[in-house]
Parts: sequence; C-alpha cells; structure tokens
Amino acid sequence: MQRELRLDNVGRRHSLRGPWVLRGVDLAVAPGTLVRVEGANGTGKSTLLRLIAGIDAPTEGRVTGRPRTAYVPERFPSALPFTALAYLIRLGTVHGLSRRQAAGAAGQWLERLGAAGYARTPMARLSKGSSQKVAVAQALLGEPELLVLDEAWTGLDAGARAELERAVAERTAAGGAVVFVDHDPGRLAGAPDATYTVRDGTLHRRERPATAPAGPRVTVRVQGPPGGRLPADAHRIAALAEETAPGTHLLTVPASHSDVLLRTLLTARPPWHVVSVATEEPHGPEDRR
Ligand SMILES: Nc1ncnc2c1ncn2[C@@H]1O[C@H](COP(=O)(O)OP(=O)(O)OP(=O)(O)O)[C@@H](O)[C@H]1O
Repeated sequence: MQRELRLDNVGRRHSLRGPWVLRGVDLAVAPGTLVRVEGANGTGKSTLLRLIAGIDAPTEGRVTGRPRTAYVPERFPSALPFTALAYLIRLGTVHGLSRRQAAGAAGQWLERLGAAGYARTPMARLSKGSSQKVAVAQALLGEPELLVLDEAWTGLDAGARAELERAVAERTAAGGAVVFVDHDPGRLAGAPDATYTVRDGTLHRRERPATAPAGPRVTVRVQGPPGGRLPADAHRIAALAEETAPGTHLLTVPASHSDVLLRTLLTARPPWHVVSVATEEPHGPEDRR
C-alpha cells in the first residue's frame, strides 16, 4: 500500500432530510497500520466501515487515496447460487487473479480456516459459521492493501478466529492496512496502532486505551548473522525491539502477531536464530500501550 486512505470532513445520511449518521469525520489510514473502531450499538460503526471499504459513498466530504480494498461485511449474503469454491474463484478473478491463482488461493484459505471440506458445498447449504469462513476467505485471497473487517470473527470457531488474527498480522507485516470492528475488547489486544470511538455522530481518537486489555505478549530473543541488521519486516511487526548484546535482539509482540514475527525471522535471508520465546501476561495499566 503506497498511499494513505483519507476521509476528509466526511458525512453520511440516508435521506435528504434524514438525520446525519456521521458528520465531520476525519481519518487517515496509513500503510502497515492496524486500526480498531469501537462504539455502542447503532452509533454508525458499520456505516463508517462501508465508507472506508468504498462500498458506500459519503453524502458530503471526500475519500481519497483508495488502495486495493477488500471487505468482510457484518452480514454476508450467503444464499448465492455457487459452491464455496466456485464463489471464491469468481471473487478472486474480480480481485485481479487469474483463474488458476484464484483457485489456488481459495483452496489455501479454505484450508487455513478449516473449511476445505465444504469447498464443493453450495453456499446456500453452508452453516452460518462456514459461510462466515467463506466471507473471510473472499476478502483475504487477493492480498488486499486495505482489509476492512466488520465483526468478521463473529460465528467463527476458535481455530478460524486465531487464523484470522494471524492473517491480520500478515497483512500489516506486508505493509497493508487493516481496519476492524469487533465486539470483543480483547480482539488483537495490544496490537492496534490507533483506536477510534464512534460517538455523537463523529469519530474520536482514543490516545491511550483505557478499557481494552493489552493482552498477552510474546518476547522473542533472536541472534542475527554476524553484522546482520534486524529485517525491516520484523521491526515493523515488533511493538518493542531492543539490541541487548551485539547481534542479539529482544523483540516484544502482541501474542496474535508472534507466529508472523517468527516466520519473518526464520525465513529471512540469511535466517535468524531464535534463542527463546516466552509469553508474558499483562501486569496492569502501566503495561498498556
Ligand atoms: N441503509 C440505511 N438506511 C437508513 N438508515 C440506516 C441505513 N443503514 C444504517 N442506518 C442507520 O444508521 C445508524 C447507524 O447504523 P450502523 O449499522 O452504522 O451502526 P453500528 O454502530 O454498526 O451498529 P451495531 O453495533 O448495532 O452493528 C442506525 O441508526 C441505523 O438505523
């Protein structure tokens, strides 16, 4: 993702004289960042996410810098006349993949989300959870520069929930941006670069998370090749990076991001040696970022 998506003085109402759902919204979503959006029921979170995803247009104001975007809506239209795989291949080609690439990516995402067994099931016959996996897969298969997730974890089983957290970490590590709403305050705890609350028809940035728990973190001690510099991707993923001795680095990441960090280090050229991995529970407010 090269540019930041910007919302400038954006407002949305659904009819000419109807109430404004949102007004005066300014937001910049920079490449590589994870943004959480919170707010009480009916305050306009989904409205905002549809504007960010580009499937709805503002009544006033401007949205600029649109990157390649994918979206998991709050309600996914599952009664479609396709099998899960056929639907994903079709969506993949819409996202610019060849049929072959789309089939490969679709199979891979269904496998990762634990839904490979449903590939040939008609969408209309899928359970709510399985159809949610297809909704998630369709957004991930084109490796979007901006991923917009509206309650995307709802209805997923534990394995798929963890896989989606990993996918978010992968997207941001690759320089993409992710904007999400989730009712669980512990979702991707400690990972968002910014948290916003929708309140009174507009967006408020929360400078320091007050209520969201920081969540468990993982510290990874790594040793680089002689004279090696910490890979840039690892720097980006890590919340904290400290060189504790020449060539030895202590990296701290939210637990949801640890797999992606380890993969980045182990697949670096030349690879880094992982000396130790430890999970830390948060201690209290001073531990939050
Ligand atoms: N297409 C529409 N036409 C008219 N009003 C709408 C439309 N879509 C949303 N609204 C109204 O806009 C307001 C905000 O809705 P929105 O779904 O964005 O809230 P939300 O914060 O996502 O809610 P929830 O937490 O319950 O999902 C609500 O009052 C809703 O009734």
